[in-house]
Amino acid sequence: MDQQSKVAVIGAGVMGEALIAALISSGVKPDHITISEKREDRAQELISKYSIKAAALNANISDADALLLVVKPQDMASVLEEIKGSINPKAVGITFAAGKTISFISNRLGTSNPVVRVMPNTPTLVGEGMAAASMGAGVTAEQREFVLGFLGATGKVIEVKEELQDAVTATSGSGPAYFFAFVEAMVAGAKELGLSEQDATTLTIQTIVGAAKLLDESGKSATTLRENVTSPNGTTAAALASFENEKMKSIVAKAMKAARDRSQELA
Ligand SMILES: NC(=O)C1=CN([C@@H]2O[C@H](COP(=O)(O)OP(=O)(O)OC[C@H]3O[C@@H](n4cnc5c(N)ncnc54)[C@H](OP(=O)(O)O)[C@@H]3O)[C@@H](O)[C@H]2O)C=CC1
Ligand SMILES: O=C(O)[C@@H]1CCC=N1
Repeated sequence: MDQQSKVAVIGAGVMGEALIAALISSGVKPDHITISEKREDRAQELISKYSIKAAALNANISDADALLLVVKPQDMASVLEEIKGSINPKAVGITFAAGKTISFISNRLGTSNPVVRVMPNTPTLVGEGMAAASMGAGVTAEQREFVLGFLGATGKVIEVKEELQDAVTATSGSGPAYFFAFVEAMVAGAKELGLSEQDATTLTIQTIVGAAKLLDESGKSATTLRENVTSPNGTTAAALASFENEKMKSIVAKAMKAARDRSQELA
């Protein structure tokens, strides 16, 4: 597989679009990408935005070398039923759905197509994605390289054992939403302290962007960077003591376990 490969994306919602952007960034030709999307207006929007091609719902995908399965977990079984008779026997199936296992995909397809399971995240859309991939049986070196290559084109990618995918989902898959929720809470907190919505939003967003950049570029740990902000007996110490009183670490750990458990249920 290479940049001449043909790719079919089934389900072009939020994550499907981010993956189309990743494919194009990695050098796959837009006219080698076919999307199959239930919502006609959404399909048209993406076709004009990325100059890709449309397929009738789950038809015309027989020449694809890679099939990106990006529908909701609840829709996966019916999609696999629809496509199983019309896929190239050598194509690699790549599932992005939370919870859905490689064996679920293989069993429902009933073919010997190799399958890769990936947990991506939405910052892929802006070139800062985080993805974890697990290779199923029979995935060739070329197919592995293709998957890691296009995911790596718009962010970072690691390989994990499939049994860790639910933990990955709870960390980087759902993770962006945790930070967005934190931003919402900080904006609300700043407004309670008297700031306008606009100023509260500017102050909070630039703070999270700056903190993320510092984490990424300074080479220092989160612990060191936190300590650098925290003057003895100062304002940050007062805020962090309040977090500790409210057991923030245990709140976060509990939320992540809930996400992990939900991922296991979706299997
Ligand atoms: N959003 C995220 O942050 C992440 C999502 N994922 C996974 O990615 C997958 C997609 O999520 P997301 O993009 O958020 O969901 P969306 O609902 O935005 O996208 C899924 C799209 O697939 C369409 N669809 C449903 N059935 C079919 C079908 N039979 N053929 C073609 N298209 C179909 C849906 O249409 P309709 O709405 O009409 O049903 C929808 O437009 C999920 O499995 C999720 O677990 C993984 C990591 C992160
Ligand atoms: O919420 C979900 O189920 C999906 C998987 C990870 C992020 N969004």
